[in-house]
Amino acid sequence: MREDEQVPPTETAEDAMQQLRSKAAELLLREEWKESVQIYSQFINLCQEEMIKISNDPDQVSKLHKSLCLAFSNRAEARLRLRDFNEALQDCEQALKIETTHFKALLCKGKILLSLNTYSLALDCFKATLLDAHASGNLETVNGFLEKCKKLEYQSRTGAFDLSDWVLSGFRGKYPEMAEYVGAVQIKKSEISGRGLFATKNIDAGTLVLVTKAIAIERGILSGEDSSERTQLVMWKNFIDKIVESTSKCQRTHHLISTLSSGENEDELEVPDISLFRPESEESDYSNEKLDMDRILNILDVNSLVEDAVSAKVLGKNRGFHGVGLWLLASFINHSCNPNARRMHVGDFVMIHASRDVKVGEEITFAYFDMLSSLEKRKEMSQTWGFHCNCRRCKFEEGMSSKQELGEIEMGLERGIDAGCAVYRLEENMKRWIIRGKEKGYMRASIWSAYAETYGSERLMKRWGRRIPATEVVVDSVVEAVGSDERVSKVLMEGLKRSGCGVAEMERTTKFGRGLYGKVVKKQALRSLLEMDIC
Ligand SMILES: C[S@@+](CC[C@H](N)C(=O)[O-])C[C@H]1O[C@@H](n2cnc3c(N)ncnc32)[C@H](O)[C@@H]1O
Repeated sequence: MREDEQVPPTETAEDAMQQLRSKAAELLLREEWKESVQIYSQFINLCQEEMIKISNDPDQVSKLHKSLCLAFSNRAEARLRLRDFNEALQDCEQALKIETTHFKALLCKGKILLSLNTYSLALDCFKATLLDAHASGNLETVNGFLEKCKKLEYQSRTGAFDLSDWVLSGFRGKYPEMAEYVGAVQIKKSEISGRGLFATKNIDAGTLVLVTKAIAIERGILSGEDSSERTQLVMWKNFIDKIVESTSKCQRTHHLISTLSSGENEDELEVPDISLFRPESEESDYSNEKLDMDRILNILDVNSLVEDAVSAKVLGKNRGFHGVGLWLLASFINHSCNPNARRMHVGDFVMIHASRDVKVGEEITFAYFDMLSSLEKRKEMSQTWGFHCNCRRCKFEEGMSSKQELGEIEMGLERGIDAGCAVYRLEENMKRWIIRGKEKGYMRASIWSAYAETYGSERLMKRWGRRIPATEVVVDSVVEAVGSDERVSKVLMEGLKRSGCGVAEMERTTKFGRGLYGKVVKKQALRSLLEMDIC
């Protein structure tokens, strides 16, 4: 039904209201949310007009109040399904003004608050539904929501997430329920560029830094070159539409998006308070500056992330899909080629954990692109992101780039020289140049594929094995320098399979796995994830 289409005139207002009410309820049942909102709006207007006319008849007024209350609750439910959270919340408030313990209105308000990640407010709301007589017939539903709220409130307060059962079931069933969480971090000016996220406490490898849900996400399957380019364009357009819709529907989203960098004068941007991004944030007074389309496009260019990037991990159903999304707080994390954090995607959530131990005051960084590649390749990739990488590793490798031998090794690898030979030459040169500690790890990470090929090949190991360092030595130094990575884990696990796994090796893999997958899985699930990596 079109918005301007009116219900045919009826003999009395009561008949007209009856017709509108039945029609709206039918549309609600059929899950035609938009249409249902329109008809409920007509009903509510008519009902309010009638109330003025019959204000001296208390029985009639009370009857109309009841209908009005139900209509507000039902319109709220439809608006909730359309993700018009603010309007849905207003409808609930209107209903609750008429009847303070109205079951449907409270239940719907609880669901909206849950969608807005305000877990404790949602919990209070679901508890209040128990005061209404209708609760007894809906106890299972209410208890389900109460349990969910308690779990999410706990997760969001403590950061104690456990995905073990889901991982061990082979990612079967629905995604695990997850809350948003902000760990021991704050936003500050960064030496890398603009603003960044910084640790406010020492953070162990594997500890969560933040968990946040995408504002919008678009996924598709990419196949054949031509169609994948077209698919990506269509996906990008759909993604933009979703973001525009979210900003128009929610003042908070609009405001938070406007705090993100659009790539210009980053060092002059204001530093927002992290509390704005906390799930239970009670801020409601948003002075929304206008976000024109150009600004939105620039913000998305600078801040959107691809789920299936080499530097990220996707768990569960969305594996195999190409996904692009915007995660607000994660957008303050700068890139580094020797990062100390990793991102893992679970459904629409991104979970970011420390991939190495992080000291208080240190900036949290993750890799936007493949850190196991040469300086030249990384320069190309950072250019496509529109910046020149200022990280410590790039600065060190830039200093080394005058070494002719390095250029020869890289050129040799491009021309297909023996990977073992390249590894041997780099190791020998590093001895000559007296390269130590993390810097050794940086250089090894730059030609990681040659190390992986050598350690993975019986033939190459026969030839070079005794002249190059043992697998564990190289793996440890690379992880120490640039953090854990699945490809490094693969080499480690394959090596252990060949040589056998004692207690010390088990400990090493667990520590390594924590950096890779975080503490959100227990030991057994962690091992299962590590084993999946070698398949
Ligand atoms: C997602 S934002 C990161 C947060 C941003 N610094 C801010 O103030 O909002 C990405 C932008 O940060 C800057 N950036 C991130 N990592 C960088 C790096 N390693 N070197 C130089 N600039 C970087 C670039 O301008 C990039 O376009």
